[in-house]
Amino acid sequence: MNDVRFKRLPENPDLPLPSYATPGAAGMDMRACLPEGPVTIEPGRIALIPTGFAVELPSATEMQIRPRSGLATKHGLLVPNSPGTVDEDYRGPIKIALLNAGPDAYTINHADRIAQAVIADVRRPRIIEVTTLSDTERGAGGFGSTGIKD
Ligand SMILES: O=c1ccn([C@H]2C[C@H](O)[C@@H](COP(=O)(O)OP(=O)(O)OP(=O)(O)O)O2)c(=O)[nH]1
Ligand SMILES: [Mg+2]
Repeated sequence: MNDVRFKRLPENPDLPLPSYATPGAAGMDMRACLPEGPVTIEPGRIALIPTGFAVELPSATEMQIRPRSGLATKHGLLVPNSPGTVDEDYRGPIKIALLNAGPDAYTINHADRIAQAVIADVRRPRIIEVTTLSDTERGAGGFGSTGIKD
């Protein structure tokens, strides 16, 4: 089963299926399902916006919810848990958390394309405890240990 199966929820009689804006798009755009009217997110606040769909993902995949670059750069509209993780066994309503990190209130209207969803492969390795790890050139260096210029 390779398909992504969307189930339309009762509060969503009208929204088109999430879709790829261009043939090569990595993410399908997800729309806000706000039949009761627009939602305004004040600066610094988070809103949980319904999409009006539940989903069944192919096995060993996840759906990553990511911000849209235009909304992020023009309005500071971020996905605070980005990339949001929709598990393959989740059957509830897909929701999108949006953080207004911009200086102005931002209003989301019904059917606005507010985020994008990328389907990604998931690995589930065995989880084991060990007492030693292999040596590497990096070792324990991290958090800027290799510098910035050259
Ligand atoms: O942006 C998101 C992120 C998550 N979910 C749904 C699907 C996902 O499978 C479930 C749980 O997400 P996650 O594991 O990130 O949240 P949690 O805080 O760990 O909750 P849980 O204890 O239910 O796993 O919530 C969404 O609808 N949108
Ligand atoms: Mg979880």
